[in-house]
Amino acid sequence: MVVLTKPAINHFPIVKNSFKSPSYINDIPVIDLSKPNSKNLIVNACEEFGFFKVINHDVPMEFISKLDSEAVKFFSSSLSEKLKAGPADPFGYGNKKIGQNGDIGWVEYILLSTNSEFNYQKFASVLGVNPENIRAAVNDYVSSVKKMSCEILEMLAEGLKIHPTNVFSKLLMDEKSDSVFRLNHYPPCPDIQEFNAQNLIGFGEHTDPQIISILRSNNTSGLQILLKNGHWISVPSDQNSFFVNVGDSLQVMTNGRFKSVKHRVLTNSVKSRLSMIYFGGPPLSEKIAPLPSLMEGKDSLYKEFTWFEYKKSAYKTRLADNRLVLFEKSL
Ligand SMILES: C=C1C[C@]23C[C@@]1(O)CC[C@H]2[C@@]12CC[C@H](O)[C@@](C)(C(=O)O1)[C@H]2[C@@H]3C(=O)O
Ligand SMILES: O=C(O)CCC(=O)C(=O)O
Ligand SMILES: [Fe+2]
Repeated sequence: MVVLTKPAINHFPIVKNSFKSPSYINDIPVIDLSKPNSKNLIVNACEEFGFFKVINHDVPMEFISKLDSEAVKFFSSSLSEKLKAGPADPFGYGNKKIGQNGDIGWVEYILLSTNSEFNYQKFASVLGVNPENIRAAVNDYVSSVKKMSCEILEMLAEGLKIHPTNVFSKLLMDEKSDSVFRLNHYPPCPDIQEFNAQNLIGFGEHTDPQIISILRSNNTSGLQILLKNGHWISVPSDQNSFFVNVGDSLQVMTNGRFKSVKHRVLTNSVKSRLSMIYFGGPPLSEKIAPLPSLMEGKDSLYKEFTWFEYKKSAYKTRLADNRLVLFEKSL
């Protein structure tokens, strides 16, 4: 008989010497979507941080709370029940194992494709009584967050003086858009102190491959972003706001003017963190290349590739790898 003991947290990655990193938490740009001058601030934030916080959005609170409670219900069910919705290959329920290439973190999650019904077959047995509840909650939330992402991308295009302003948003609106939705649950890890590992990794450092990622979490912090100066800063949690990441594809489409932001999540010893992320991606056949109007007479920094080619290559990499380097031109 196999006896399951306490998980061996000393097998998990930790962050060393993070006390040396200053936390310039007040520097994170905050974009008020109701203000007319936001488009220029968004451009600045994408250039400087590849990251910003969004307030005064119009995603209904009702959709957020409904998904929150469905997610809590799911993650509170027994491990044997949850495992029935796994493995994450890449879609499905995953526990501690992230991706297919050996990464681990103190996290459990559900990964879903936003345009495929097949997702839910895996979950039907677990969500048993009524899988429709979580399906409806995800659909309402994702539609609303996708709409906000498109508004942000159109403001961004305006700020960059690109016409038409739907150059980015049309890729998310396409019915073949290859977008992903993720619910992450980081259980508290009380044993952290015992192992003298104050900074256990929940989700290791990485960039997101898509165009844009829109993250919302409960009021437990843990998210950190890497600044241009090489310092990690903690992002204070705010359950009423959204956080936006520039992804690798947007870095390429702006010919490197925007940088996809490196980020990670550290585990809390007392509180659990719940996060929900929409990763807005283009259709698989879409060419990912710098927009001509952003070239300013310069050459593209990147080789030609489609989203399918990039994704195929990205899914062979480890979380912390620089996935774009394989697509950079040697100038
Ligand atoms: C280790 C990996 C997990 C990941 C696929 C990859 O091989 C490299 C990119 C990872 C990432 C990061 C952002 C998103 O969470 C994600 C769904 C994505 O599109 O790329 C994950 C992938 C995953 O968890 O499957
Ligand atoms: O859970 C979070 O807060 C961030 C997770 C993340 O970066 C990801 O899933 O790509
Ligand atoms: Fe991420």
